[in-house]
Amino acid sequence: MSKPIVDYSLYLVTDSGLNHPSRTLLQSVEDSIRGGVTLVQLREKELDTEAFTALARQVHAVTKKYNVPLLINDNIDVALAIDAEGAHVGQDDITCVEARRLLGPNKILGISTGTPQEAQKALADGADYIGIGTCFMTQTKTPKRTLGPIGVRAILEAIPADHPMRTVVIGGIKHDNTRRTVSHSAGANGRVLDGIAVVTGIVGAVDAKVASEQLLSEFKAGYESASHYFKGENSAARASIEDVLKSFPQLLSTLREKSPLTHHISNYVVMNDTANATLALGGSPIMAPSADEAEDLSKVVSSVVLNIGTLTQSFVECMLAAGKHANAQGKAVVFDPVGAGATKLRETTTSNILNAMHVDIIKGNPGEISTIANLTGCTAESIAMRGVDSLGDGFSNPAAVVQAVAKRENCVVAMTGKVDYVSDGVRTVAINNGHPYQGRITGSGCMIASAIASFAAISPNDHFAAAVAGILALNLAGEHAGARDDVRGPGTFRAAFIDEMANLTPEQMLTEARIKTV
Ligand SMILES: Nc1ncnc2c1ncn2[C@@H]1O[C@H](COP(=O)(O)OP(=O)(O)OP(=O)(O)O)[C@@H](O)[C@H]1O
Ligand SMILES: Cc1ncsc1CCO
Repeated sequence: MSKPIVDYSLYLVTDSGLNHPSRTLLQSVEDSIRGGVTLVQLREKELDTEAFTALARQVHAVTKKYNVPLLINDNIDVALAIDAEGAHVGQDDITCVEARRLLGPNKILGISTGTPQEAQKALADGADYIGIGTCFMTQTKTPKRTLGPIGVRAILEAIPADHPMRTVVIGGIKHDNTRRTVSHSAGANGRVLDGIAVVTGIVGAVDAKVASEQLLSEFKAGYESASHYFKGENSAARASIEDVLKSFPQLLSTLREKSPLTHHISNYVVMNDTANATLALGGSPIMAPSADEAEDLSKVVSSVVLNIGTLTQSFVECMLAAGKHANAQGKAVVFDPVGAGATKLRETTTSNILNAMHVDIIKGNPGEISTIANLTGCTAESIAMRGVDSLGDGFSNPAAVVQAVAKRENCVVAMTGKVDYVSDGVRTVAINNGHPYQGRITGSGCMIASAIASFAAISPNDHFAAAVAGILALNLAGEHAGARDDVRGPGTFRAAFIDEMANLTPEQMLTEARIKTV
């Protein structure tokens, strides 16, 4: 018999230990197939060969009834004994080459991979697919590190786009992270995951059929979104930069009329200034650093700011919870990776945040954006940081960097400095407004993140417009404050800056903007 054609979309990996107590494993398998599972792997680490073979025969009877291929984990003898459609091996099991030799050319063979090197070896060793993981922390495995969508992406990019090798992601895949994992992990080579492999999310679910239906629909949505992105289809609906700039007076008026509420997880240094800046511009802040209220808040706020300025474990927990709930509620997430390159903890936290949620807008100085560029695999110069400040003159081609990171992360990137740059991967502008005193007080970048978040609430379908408007509004306030006679240094500037945010008129957003397309 020739090798079956496999649909990898929803791959169930069984585990008797995690099976929901209300039904047998066989029932879980059958329910899940009725819910859309396209491929099953029997993984039973605790059973001896005899018991494993007996169970495999029973499971095979079910999968055959629905024409769904069954793969056997690790034990090639069992796979051959029951004439399963194939097998899956781990890095520490029998080698891929040996497994292929034993199985012959017409069985499906998969191997677990956790690095680009392992993926490339799998290509040479005759595997049909790779299981990429561990993506997130799981109950079944406690890995030293998780890959997250960014790590999965690096592996997808190690496989030539036109190679027949198929790919699935495994490890902590649930209905609420599937869509983001699939769309976010898509490689720059155009490779999108062919499927998701799920254990607990199906066998441990109260209703395995419903869980499978949800997972399959989330996988399809993620796949669609990634594919559209590569075809450039998501650029079709973008307003022109000219139209965006023209919309600013109205955006500011609406912001003041609606006064959108923004959940801030900000740092100890700037907490008060960011709350006052939000109010002065016309928005409404709530500074709430406890993870326990993140879900409730996500239902009532219009946007969220995650600021890692003064990092503690409880801030991190709150940011992860707030981001996740904001994603679920469709509220904009603005990420301010303060001091991202300064320490290992800030770098790891930045990576964890980008992996754990979809960030809508990243706002940082050149040092912070360079750290993110390197974390996400964009080629960019490394910009040194001293503490929370970026050193030197920045990038030689800043517009190209913000554009590359925005494209890569499928979000808007705003990079501050003497000249500010904003890109959504397609539209990129340089903003030449602002006053040098903004660089001499602490938190002027953080206040910009707050302004962007208020505008994102007013402009939910165009976060590029929100980011440019937020930067422009505060830079104009900075110019007006810096020009005042009563401002004699950073201290008096700080108070005047807040005043001028409140005094800013919608018309000034049009007449005083020095913004050009780059
Ligand atoms: N020399 C300058 N001239 C004009 N505007 C400036 C100057 N320096 C900074 N700014 C403005 O200040 C804002 C904040 O930028 P900056 O890069 O200093 O933020 P940051 O380093 O993240 O700040 P913080 O960490 O203190 O919040 C930007 O909008 C920028 O336009
Ligand atoms: C100075 C400083 N240190 C941690 S956060 C912060 C304010 C800039 O965000």
